[in-house]
Amino acid sequence: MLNMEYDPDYQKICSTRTVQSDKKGFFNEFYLDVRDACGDKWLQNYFGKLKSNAARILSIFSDREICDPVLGVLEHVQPVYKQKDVLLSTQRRAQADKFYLMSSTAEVEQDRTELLQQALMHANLAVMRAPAPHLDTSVDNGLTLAMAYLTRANILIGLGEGEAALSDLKLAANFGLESKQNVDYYCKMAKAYAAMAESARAEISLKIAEKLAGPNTAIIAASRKEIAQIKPAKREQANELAPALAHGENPALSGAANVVKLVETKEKGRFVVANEGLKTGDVVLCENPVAACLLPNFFGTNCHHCFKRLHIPVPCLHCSGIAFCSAQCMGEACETYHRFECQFMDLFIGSGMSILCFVALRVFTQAASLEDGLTTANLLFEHLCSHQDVREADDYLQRSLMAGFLMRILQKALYFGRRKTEGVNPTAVELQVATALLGLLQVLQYNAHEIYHTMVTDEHCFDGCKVVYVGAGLYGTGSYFNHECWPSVAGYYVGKKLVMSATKPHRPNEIVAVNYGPIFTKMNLKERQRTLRGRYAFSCNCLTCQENWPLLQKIDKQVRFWCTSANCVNLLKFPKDLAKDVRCPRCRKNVSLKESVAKLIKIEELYREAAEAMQAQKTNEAIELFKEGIDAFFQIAALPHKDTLIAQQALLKCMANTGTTFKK
Ligand SMILES: C[S@@+](CC[C@H](N)C(=O)[O-])C[C@H]1O[C@@H](n2cnc3c(N)ncnc32)[C@H](O)[C@@H]1O
Repeated sequence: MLNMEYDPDYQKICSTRTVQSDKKGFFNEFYLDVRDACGDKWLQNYFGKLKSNAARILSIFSDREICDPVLGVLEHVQPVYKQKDVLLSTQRRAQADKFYLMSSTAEVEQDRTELLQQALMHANLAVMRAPAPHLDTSVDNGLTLAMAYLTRANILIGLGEGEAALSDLKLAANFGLESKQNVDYYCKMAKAYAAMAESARAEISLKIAEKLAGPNTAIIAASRKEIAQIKPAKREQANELAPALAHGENPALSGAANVVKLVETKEKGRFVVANEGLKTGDVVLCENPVAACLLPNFFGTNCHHCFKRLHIPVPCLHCSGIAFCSAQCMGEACETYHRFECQFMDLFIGSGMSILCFVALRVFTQAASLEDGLTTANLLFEHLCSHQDVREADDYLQRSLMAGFLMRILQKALYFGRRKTEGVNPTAVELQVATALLGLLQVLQYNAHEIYHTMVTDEHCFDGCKVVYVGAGLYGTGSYFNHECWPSVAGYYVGKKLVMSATKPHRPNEIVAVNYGPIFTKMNLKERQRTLRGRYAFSCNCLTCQENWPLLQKIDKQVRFWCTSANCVNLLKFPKDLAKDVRCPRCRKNVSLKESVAKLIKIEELYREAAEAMQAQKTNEAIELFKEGIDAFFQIAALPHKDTLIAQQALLKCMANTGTTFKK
């Protein structure tokens, strides 16, 4: 039995971090005040002994030892968000126009592009800060947003970004710009199409403009001249496509491939294992999140909805704190979850609540109805692990208060419809939602995934690339993967879709394991055990831990080969003298390892070729070579083997490179 490395203080710190920050935000103060008010005795002897989430939620809202400070603080929950600013928008638009004009007189192409980029920066801000149409008719007749989009469309045409320009032109029309009789509008459409290299469409738009212009032919002639000079920008195509599952989807395990199945043991709970024929590189999971949220640090750089890097931001109509990559993402978010979250975005950040709390809230805000939200949340609590056995009274109090706070935000966002009173006192259905939120907060602690993308440099897609955490999500089937200190799959993301691909061949019923963070190549056994116990409430008993593999830098070149006699599964040390046979202590046969050594030399050669393909940025070629080498290695030998471990790590890098990448 491995040492459990139980450290209750560390466990408490880990647990708290999944709810809130103790350094930033007002939530910590709220929790400490309530804790002071209710006292340790009540907390341990009464609240800590409550048996259900419903009882805990009812308690914080109605028990006299606690309800006053709770209601007193929650009463003050108010919208806090980055509002629109019409004057700032018009100022930025004027700046954008100025730089755009300057660009038209620049003689050097590079200067022109730089000026247009400056213009674009101002136009982006003009778009972000412009209020919804007709909110403030004292400026631009209430059409500030439409005009900001129009200005930006012009700049984008100048930059050869036809598709983005066309989208902005459509948005300008959607938000009130008169377009039907507008010669200038159709001329701009023609230019946008020209920038997309769609000459037939450009010509149609020009013909409409010509008709509308009548005798005023000068404007058409000028547009034709301009169109002749437009150079469509070469946009790098994002090639990130979700890959196909190996042998199709498992009907019993949504999002998972047919090469895996779910099993359960008393010690390890449910976990995913291999069916027959799971090879290196097989895609075992490709799953959309149940709910996922972007980290606030990326609100200005990534799409709030699909998480992809922003190129030309499209804002929400009501707040300026977040942005979308397209009108479509904006529509999908603003018609669902964002309409409830919009006015509270800065409150979330200011509270210091963790991203997991945000994900819990999203389960409700994105649901088609309150009932759907409740059903999803309750099912998740029922089905996913939440370690109620290790929770302390304190932890329950903190999570119950957070659930109350989130429910209060939903109240204020009119999620439950218009209320008769301004007071906090929850109705029966509001109590149910707070209870379900408390369940989600417990489940998320052990099941949420960090979502990461790969940042690459301008020069090379591997050299200097970096993993960047952009958000967190909860995945239904992804939650069933257990941890091992050396994983057998690589996880990466396409947008917010979780993909897992095997980094080794698996025998039938062999665990398909992910790594929760503590990895043996960098962290010793004791540290790993402490972290896993503290953060995930279990003691790891994987082979890496049982055999106490050394850190990567300390692994020597030696490798253990499988005994080559039929049906014997025993590992033999690297022979001292290759000319001599080795006696296998298990099957008691004398076997020669000469062929295995020869194969290993070929495998090392494959790894070298794969590394060269990576250097040449031929990702798919590198993946194929690594797959062949790793599959061959596991037929003759077992880990730890330094070069194979490095090859598996490199394979992960290659696979992540087929997911979402971005340049700084
Ligand atoms: C994301 S869940 C994985 C699915 C989980 N086994 C279940 O039945 O729901 C994480 C939890 O699984 C358990 N777990 C994960 N890896 C484990 C392992 N190697 N050995 C024992 N338990 C493990 C721990 O209880 C951990 O908190």
